[in-house]
Amino acid sequence: MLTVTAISRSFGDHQVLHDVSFDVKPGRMTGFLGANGSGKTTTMRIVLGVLGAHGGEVRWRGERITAANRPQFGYMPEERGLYPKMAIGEQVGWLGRLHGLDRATARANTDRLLDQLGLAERSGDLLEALSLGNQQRVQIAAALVHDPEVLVLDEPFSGLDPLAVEVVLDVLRARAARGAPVLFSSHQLALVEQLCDDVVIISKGRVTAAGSRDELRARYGARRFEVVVDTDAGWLRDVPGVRVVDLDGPRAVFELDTADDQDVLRAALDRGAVRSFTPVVPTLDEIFKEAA
Ligand SMILES: Nc1ncnc2c1ncn2[C@@H]1O[C@H](COP(=O)(O)OP(=O)(O)OP(=O)(O)O)[C@@H](O)[C@H]1O
Repeated sequence: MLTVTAISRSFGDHQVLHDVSFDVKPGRMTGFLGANGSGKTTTMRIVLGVLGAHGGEVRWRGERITAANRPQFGYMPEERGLYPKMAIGEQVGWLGRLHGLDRATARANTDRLLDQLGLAERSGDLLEALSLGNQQRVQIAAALVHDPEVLVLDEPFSGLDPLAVEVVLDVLRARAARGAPVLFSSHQLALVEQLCDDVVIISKGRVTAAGSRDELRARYGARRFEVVVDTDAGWLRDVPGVRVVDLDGPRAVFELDTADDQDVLRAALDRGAVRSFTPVVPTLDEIFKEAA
């Protein structure tokens, strides 16, 4: 497990991270969500040891990460940094060699990855000759070529069309299935909703929600219901302990502040027929807005 505990960081007088703590579990895809400037890249750079923290620590398998025991990270930085004028196969293979792979392994890993990413035919092409989406796939290959133990990816899905998202996702999921913790940042909430196991939401340098996606949905959704009755549901506004979120004639969405859902249901039945009464599972987008 990769454990981030109470990290803080300032730039000059500006504190951009405040006691940031979360775990990235082996075999799980963890989505790191936050608005622009909330501190995602800074956190990822500290996790990787590219930037120092002013407080707190990062541990991998229980050991504090130092220069000596640093795990093999697969890093996809925000500023991409590959060579436009180098053939992609050569470039990915060379990065593998830089990470200590022998020539044959670097070659085999490169070929396998380019194949999985749908770029086998393009191996001899210069990076700059590829579309931006395909360049992004090369970035993924570059981050994975040395079979890293831990993946930390800054916006790996930005700029990819839905088909490319699936391709990249398959590759990342396969790494997670082999036991690697995968941490990736993203702005695309719907996408994260579909593909992550765990979620960490950061706002203004503070973690505001963290846990498994389903747990967060349940936590944020436990108190929200939709009711559909035959007549106007406006009476709900007068029920103590209920907060009406949305009212549209016979349909209402409400949250339970102190009231019990069964009491509200009974109150509805006392007024006539109830056509539906269901808990509302929030989307990640709603959780994000609430937690951010
Ligand atoms: N090297 C630096 N010097 C000064 N301020 C910095 C530096 N790096 C980051 N910051 C500031 O730290 C804050 C967090 O930035 P960071 O890049 O971590 O956010 P982010 O969540 O990754 O944003 P985005 O989604 O826009 O990439 C911002 O206010 C940013 O201006």
